[in-house]
Amino acid sequence: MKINCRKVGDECYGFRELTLLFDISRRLLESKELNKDLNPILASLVKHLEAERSFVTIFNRQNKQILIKSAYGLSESQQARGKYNLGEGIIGKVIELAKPVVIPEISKSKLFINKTKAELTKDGQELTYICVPLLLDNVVSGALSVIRIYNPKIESSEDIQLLSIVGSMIAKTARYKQEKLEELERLREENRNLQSQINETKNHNIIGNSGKMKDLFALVNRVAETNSTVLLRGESGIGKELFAEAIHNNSNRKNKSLIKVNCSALPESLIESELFGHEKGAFTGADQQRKGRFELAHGGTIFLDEIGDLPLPTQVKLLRVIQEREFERIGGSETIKTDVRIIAATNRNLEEQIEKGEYREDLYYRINVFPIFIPPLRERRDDIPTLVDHFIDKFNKKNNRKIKRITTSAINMLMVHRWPGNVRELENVIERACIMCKDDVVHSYDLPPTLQTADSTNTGLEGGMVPIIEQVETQLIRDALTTTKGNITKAAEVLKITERMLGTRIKKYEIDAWRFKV
Ligand SMILES: Nc1ncnc2c1ncn2[C@@H]1O[C@H](COP(=O)(O)OP(=O)(O)OP(=O)(O)O)[C@@H](O)[C@H]1O
Repeated sequence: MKINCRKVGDECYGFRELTLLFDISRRLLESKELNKDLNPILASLVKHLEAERSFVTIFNRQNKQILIKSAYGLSESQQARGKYNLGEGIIGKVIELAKPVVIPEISKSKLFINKTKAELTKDGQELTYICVPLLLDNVVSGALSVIRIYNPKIESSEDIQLLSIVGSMIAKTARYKQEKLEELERLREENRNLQSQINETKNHNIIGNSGKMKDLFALVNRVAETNSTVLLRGESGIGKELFAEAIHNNSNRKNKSLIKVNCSALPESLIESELFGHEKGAFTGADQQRKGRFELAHGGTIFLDEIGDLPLPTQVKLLRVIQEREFERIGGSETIKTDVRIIAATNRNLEEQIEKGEYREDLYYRINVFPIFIPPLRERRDDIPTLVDHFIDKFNKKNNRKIKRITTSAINMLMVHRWPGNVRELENVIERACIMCKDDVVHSYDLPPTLQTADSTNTGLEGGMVPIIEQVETQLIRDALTTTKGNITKAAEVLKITERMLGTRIKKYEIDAWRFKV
């Protein structure tokens, strides 16, 4: 390639500068950490200009201080001394006036205050100081300085021009990096906020990703921030207690107590004393004053589980607490005020109980302010696999095991079961399976016999025993092939049958063993 150029001595003026600028712009573009990457840039600038040293100073607008950010040819202590105020010395002036300055012979200049305490001459030769502002959109962010041996033949305007270009390139990269950093910080902050919002709404241990559960989580979040009485309804074992905890933990009462009372577990004679407390001598055996659960829950939440089981006389007293937020201890005359949020739960049909005269209608309306119906597990089977993983995890931790997964056939059995005991029953089934499981996989045969019945698996006996055995055999072979990734020899070992026997069955049940190779 032929280059037309103005000759300066043996060299073509402009070509070397272009090469330098190209090199600097490449380094700046590739720079990941400008602080570190400035040093080689300054080094190549020093080399190109046959200079002694070069450094970049940055102006901090908040404290109006100018500091050396990066340097080539200055020791660490010299760099550390390089601190300037706006208008102080040459650097302070360049930054203040946004104009370049050249001092041909620094040892003779009064302006050059030599804060770094570097040499003012080199081997008896005078040094020239060139300082240009780092300028972008008329804003000065710092200065670029170069110190070279004085040469009266060199036009300072050419140095200034070159350094100004380098300076604006550095300023542009610094601004870009700063903007990216600020953007990153903004995104981080946003992420932190979103994360804390997620954590806030996830402040519970309820597992479930079915649409029904997601709707319930939204309801929980809504009602949690209020003081409204909540009535949790649904069959036994569906996690009503977990929901009560979630509401409390997401409310502004979370730092106060959540007091739980199981109304059905207490004998009728004790329930009132349990709820409202008693004075000393209130009844035989009351040899001390005792605070009731409502008093203990002051400022927090009371969870009245099985509220449908409350005897009628207690229902009247409870009605008063709900209405007035006040009560008296048994045997006492002092009225105690309580600031408590009530969450009640029941698996009973309260409406039917009202019809039968077993439940007070006025109390029903008082507790039925915000009812939440939790559907039974059989109506949200999508949650089963996640719940199973959660419980395997739980029992792995509890029993110090390392069970990794559950086979498809076992999951299939869990998916078709009716789950009359809901999640509590599933939890128990998985706990048992984890105990039965001999390796790191839960198999269908680890599940309890109740799940293997025709009823639960929907496998009636219409076709007789043989098709059921064949179905089970097929599933066991599939499981073994999944575990061994389609390796028939290993699968036979797992099943404790010969390879020939396995081969015959694979053929009989038309199982494509190659499909299991991954
Ligand atoms: N969605 C769920 N995620 C995780 N664990 C759950 C879930 N639902 C229920 N459980 C677990 O199932 C068991 C029973 O739950 P819980 O005691 O809350 O049910 P309940 O509806 O209050 O039952 P009951 O009406 O018999 O008091 C608990 O061990 C609970 O941790």
